[in-house]
Amino acid sequence: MVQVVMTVAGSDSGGGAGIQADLKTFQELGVFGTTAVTAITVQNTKGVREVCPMTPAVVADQMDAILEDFDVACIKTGMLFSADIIRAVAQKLHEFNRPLLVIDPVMIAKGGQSLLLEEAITALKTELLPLATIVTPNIPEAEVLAEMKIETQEDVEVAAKKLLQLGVKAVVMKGGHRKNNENAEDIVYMENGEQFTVSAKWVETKDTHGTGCTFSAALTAELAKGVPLQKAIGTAKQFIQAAISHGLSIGHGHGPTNHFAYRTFNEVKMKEDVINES
Ligand SMILES: Nc1ncnc2c1ncn2[C@@H]1O[C@H](COP(=O)(O)OP(=O)(O)O)[C@@H](O)[C@H]1O
Ligand SMILES: Cc1ncc(COP(=O)(O)OP(=O)(O)O)c(N)n1
Repeated sequence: MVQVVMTVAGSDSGGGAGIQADLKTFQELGVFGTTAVTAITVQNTKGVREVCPMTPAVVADQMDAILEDFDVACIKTGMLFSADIIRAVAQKLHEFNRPLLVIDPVMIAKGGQSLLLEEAITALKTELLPLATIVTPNIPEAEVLAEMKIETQEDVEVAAKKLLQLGVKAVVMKGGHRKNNENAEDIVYMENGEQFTVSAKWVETKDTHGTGCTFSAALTAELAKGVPLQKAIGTAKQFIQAAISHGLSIGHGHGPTNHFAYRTFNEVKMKEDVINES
């Protein structure tokens, strides 16, 4: 039976990030995607021009409609925009018995535009993160959530531990914003103290719009299928590596990652050295 997943996220009219990236990724990985739209963004590869948030009630109603009808195996959140939307989402998760939850703590678009109001950070930390199966911050997002600067490998670990203290079960510290990250290494910290890395080859490209959304959507799809966490993260890494290395040079800014590359170019899929235990 096909597994149903839901993304609670913003719409990217340019199709490279947000719910559009999530749905394409879900489709590629064989799960049925549903949505609760938190905001419409007027956006293309050159940046975000306008953000039009939904009311918290409409976000909650969309979640109700889906969760009442389907047995949703895993939910992911992306752009949530405001504290009121975050509270509405948290309340629905409690009402519907807290399914598996992947939180991509989206804050700022590549072009620098804010996708999360500053007033929403406390709600994200106190109301939503404690419900997470896994959270997937990039380095700037981890700096905000952990309230510290991240420069060294030790800083990455200290920040991850601070996030685990909020009640998150696992943290993927994504490495897309780290300097000299030739192995595109992401480090995973688990609540039981275990840690491991997933790595690939760094790709020199400007076409990276939607990398974070795509990675977390792939992880959501794999968790929904019942794949254990470590293997699910490995597959998400293979999916994003294929999508970046076959990125689409369309538009005039940062082109989108290629969601059908994982299926099409299976040499990447065959790579087995993605997970490194430590
Ligand atoms: N140029 C790149 N080459 C290879 N992997 C990359 C590249 N940029 C980002 N990644 C990978 O893409 C995923 C998303 O990371 P990141 O770009 O940090 O997220 P975000 O889009 O949230 O800023 C991570 O697995 C990261 O290691
Ligand atoms: C609607 C919407 N949601 C999220 C993002 C940010 O996506 P991300 O995957 O982090 O990609 P980049 O912003 O780095 O391209 C977005 N832009 N729009």
